Amino acid sequence: MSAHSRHLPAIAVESLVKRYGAETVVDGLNVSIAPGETFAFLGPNGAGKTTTIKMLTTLLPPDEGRILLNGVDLAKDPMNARRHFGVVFQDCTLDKTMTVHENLWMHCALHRIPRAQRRLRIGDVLALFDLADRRDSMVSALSGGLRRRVEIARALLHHPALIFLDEPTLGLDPKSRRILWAHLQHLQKECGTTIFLTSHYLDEVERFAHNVAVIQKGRIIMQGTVDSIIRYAEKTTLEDSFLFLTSEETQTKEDRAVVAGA
Ligand SMILES: Nc1ncnc2c1ncn2[C@@H]1O[C@H](COP(=O)(O)OP(=O)(O)OP(=O)(O)O)[C@@H](O)[C@H]1O
Repeated sequence: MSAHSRHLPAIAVESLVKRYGAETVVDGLNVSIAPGETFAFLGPNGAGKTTTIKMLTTLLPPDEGRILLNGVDLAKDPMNARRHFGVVFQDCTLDKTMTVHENLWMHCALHRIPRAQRRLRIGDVLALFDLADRRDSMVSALSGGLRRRVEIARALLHHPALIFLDEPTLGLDPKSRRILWAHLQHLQKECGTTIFLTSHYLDEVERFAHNVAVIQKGRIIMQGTVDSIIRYAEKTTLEDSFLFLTSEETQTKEDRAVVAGA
């Protein structure tokens, strides 16, 4: 990493807009995320989270605005930008008719990782997510929690500096959620990976995220550290703060975007 890139945000989003017909579903988003941060993007159903992640991962072109990943402009150089991130969507995209190892091998091939490096890289991600003993299991035989770990491990094979996780713990039982978070924390400690996630489980966001943005109807209504948001809302938990900030009453009283102090 060059001295220059150390100072760049991992993600910089400037005035991002997406419209579907007459409806503006992402409406002037500005976000800056530091390298190595866990950033949670929160909002009620339909607020625009998945649409934003799709734009950040080159799956959907924005109507306006700019996205820079590690300083690379997505619109100008999408191929280069794709090398910087991994992404895991809500629905499982592993091939259930293949083993864990076969899925990972196929991903290496798709990413043109040289054959000589594949064994090592697969071994590394399996170890990182404590999956070595599942190497030859069929994906169809794995629990939901294990599948999610395999999906995240797969997204890391090309060594991205940042990873997008759309509701990574959705549908997992409390123990599997705890284990997944332990692995994400381990990943961040070992590799300094930036994590951008969405989640409706605000207790775990409160515990693990460094910074949070709350989006409603396509606009960020609050961003800051977890503590600063709780303090601003004068509540005791992030969930209570979220419910307060996104309530109809608060929104009609405070028709403005707020940045909570750090
Ligand atoms: N392909 C599409 N065509 C038209 N409208 C769409 C399309 N995709 C999403 N929308 C609309 O855009 C808005 C934002 O949707 P999005 O899926 O980004 O929300 P979300 O915050 O991810 O919600 P959830 O928490 O339910 O996953 C919604 O009103 C949705 O109906």
